[in-house]
Amino acid sequence: MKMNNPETTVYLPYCRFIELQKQIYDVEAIDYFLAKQFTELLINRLVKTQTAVENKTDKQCCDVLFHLLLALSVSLRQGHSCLPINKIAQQRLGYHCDNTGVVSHQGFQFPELAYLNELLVGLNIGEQQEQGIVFHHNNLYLRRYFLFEQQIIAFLAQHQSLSDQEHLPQSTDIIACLDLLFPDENNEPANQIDWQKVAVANALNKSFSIIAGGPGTGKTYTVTKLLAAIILLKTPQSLNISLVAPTGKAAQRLSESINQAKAGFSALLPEHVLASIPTETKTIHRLLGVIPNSPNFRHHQDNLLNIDVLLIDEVSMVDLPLMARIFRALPKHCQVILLGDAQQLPSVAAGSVLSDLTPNKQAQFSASNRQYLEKVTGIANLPVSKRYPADHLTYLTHSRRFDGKGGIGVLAQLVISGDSEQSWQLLQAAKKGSQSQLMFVDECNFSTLKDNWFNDMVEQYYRPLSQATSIEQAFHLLSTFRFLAATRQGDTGVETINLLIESTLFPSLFSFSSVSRSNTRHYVKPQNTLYHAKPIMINENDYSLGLYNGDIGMIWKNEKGHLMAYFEQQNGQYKQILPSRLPQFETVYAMTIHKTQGSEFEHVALLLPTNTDNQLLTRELLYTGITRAKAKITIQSNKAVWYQGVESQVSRYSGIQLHVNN
Ligand SMILES: Nc1ncnc2c1ncn2[C@@H]1O[C@H](COP(=O)(O)OP(=O)(O)OP(=O)(O)O)[C@@H](O)[C@H]1O
Repeated sequence: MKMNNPETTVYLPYCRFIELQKQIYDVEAIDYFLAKQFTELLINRLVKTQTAVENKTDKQCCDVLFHLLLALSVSLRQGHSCLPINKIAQQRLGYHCDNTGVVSHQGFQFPELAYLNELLVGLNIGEQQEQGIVFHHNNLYLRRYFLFEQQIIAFLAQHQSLSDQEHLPQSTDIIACLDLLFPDENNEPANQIDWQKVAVANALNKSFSIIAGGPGTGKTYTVTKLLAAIILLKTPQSLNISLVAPTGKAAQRLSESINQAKAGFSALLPEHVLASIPTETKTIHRLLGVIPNSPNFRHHQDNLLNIDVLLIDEVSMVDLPLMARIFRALPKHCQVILLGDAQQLPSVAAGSVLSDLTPNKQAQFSASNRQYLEKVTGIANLPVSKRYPADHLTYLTHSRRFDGKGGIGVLAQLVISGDSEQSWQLLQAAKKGSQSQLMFVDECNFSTLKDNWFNDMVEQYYRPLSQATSIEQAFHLLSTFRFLAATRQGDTGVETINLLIESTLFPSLFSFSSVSRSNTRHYVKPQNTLYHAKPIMINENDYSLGLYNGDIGMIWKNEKGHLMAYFEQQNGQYKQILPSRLPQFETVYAMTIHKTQGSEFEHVALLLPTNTDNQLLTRELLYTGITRAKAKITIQSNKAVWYQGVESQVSRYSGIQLHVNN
């Protein structure tokens, strides 16, 4: 395609979207329009400046640029915050062949790295330029994501420089405080480092710190001690502490865990200190102040939050834009503490902030920080790294929930370390019944639902819901068990599973009589059929009703016999809403693993897809699903799918990790 320019005639490399779809596999309209718009802009710029790539305003150069921007958009859709050009050089974008080896999409072949580099450098789209696209440190960015990353990097740099003696407590005070909070010699197994004590000591002399660890390693327990220490060392009356989490459910769990930890500290801490440890939690969105129908918040760089200490739990769920918006809104003196499990799935939207900020998979301190930590904790031989110290980071390693013998913890560790062989063998042992916490099913034939394990679980956990005598009891039952699926669609997707369960429990409400997973597509899907004790999940935010994406509710007959939607409040009360006023919602006997982040259940049944062509299936997804179970897990998978899942890994491109490591 040619375009007339006042000065010259420029080749524009794009065809119609429909033609592009035939050439590039899995391309979406948004990729096409983003690439088209920015290619036009950049080619015009190139023509005007005619700088370093004078000899490259030719067809190939324009083609490469268009496809680079296409690849950037695809990357953003996949959750990366940028596109490193060394990952795309000499690669073929959008090539695809079917199961029989027939090529359906030819894709686009990128040239070598030097060519891409020369082209992008020649465009002069560095960080200083006012362009929608930025090329920085060999990464191609959409400008807004570049700015989000820069804001986070600037925040970290500022807080690292604040971590000096002037704002922070004296070592002698810290020692006295740690002696009070950790009276035992060592509450860890013999000869092991008490990482909880190290974590508190480490956070006390930093204005930014991360306490990371797997499920049940005592992150909340430790941070409750840390809050007590901060209160002891600073003036509690004037201290404004905020406790937040990404979802309502996670915020509620944080509050419960802090309350539980506080209850156990009554012999340890004076009454006034205990009373000063806050337990009220809120969502990040509520802290920042949502403006309806706007991505912006009431609090930002020109309207800072009035807080002195900010604790954010479940940070793995926080995406790049939200993290940047939180940091922007904080006053300079605010002490920030992040808690999370860096091995869990990254956020649904772009970025992998927690894993970027935890580049070392175990604690590694600089020599000076180690000296400080050893002095105040009395613990010797803490790990040191000359090359890659990460002083802001402490890992908790000993899980109190999974003692290492029960099965869930062992399986989770094997999965996250990528050990497909051993983890599969553990599942085989579970099949023979040798594991108390694990149950394994490899057959996936649901054509007869009678007398199989799936049906047993529906009868055991979901039948009693409608027989519950109160809404409290119904919510309690619902929180005991959940089917988790990797996907929404497909034979084992949440849509199919929910439909199967509803039709098993309430056959008369549905327009089909027999149930099989293989032919559910023939059924008429009852759109939001309401009945007493139907569990639901909200799918979009409704600020006026105070309902948020992911909130779990229950359709329940009120005292007048009217069906209402009930939602648990943090104060233990229930909010009733007319179902007709609800935002988009769905049935939630089964939910995706993604949506369960921040929640836990006594028993989880994990249903994996039946075939291996699923890119979502990774070890992080499996680990996240497995660690949602507190006491028992049932897994259904075939061998090929299990191996593929455990051997695939989430990897997100970002410029933040580079900074942390440099
Ligand atoms: N040092 C300790 N001594 C005694 N009990 C502890 C200790 N550390 C943690 N626990 C207990 O272990 C359990 C798990 O702790 P906690 O909830 O703090 O872990 P967590 O890492 O925040 O878990 P998750 O985020 O996965 O829910 C709690 O019952 C807590 O009271």
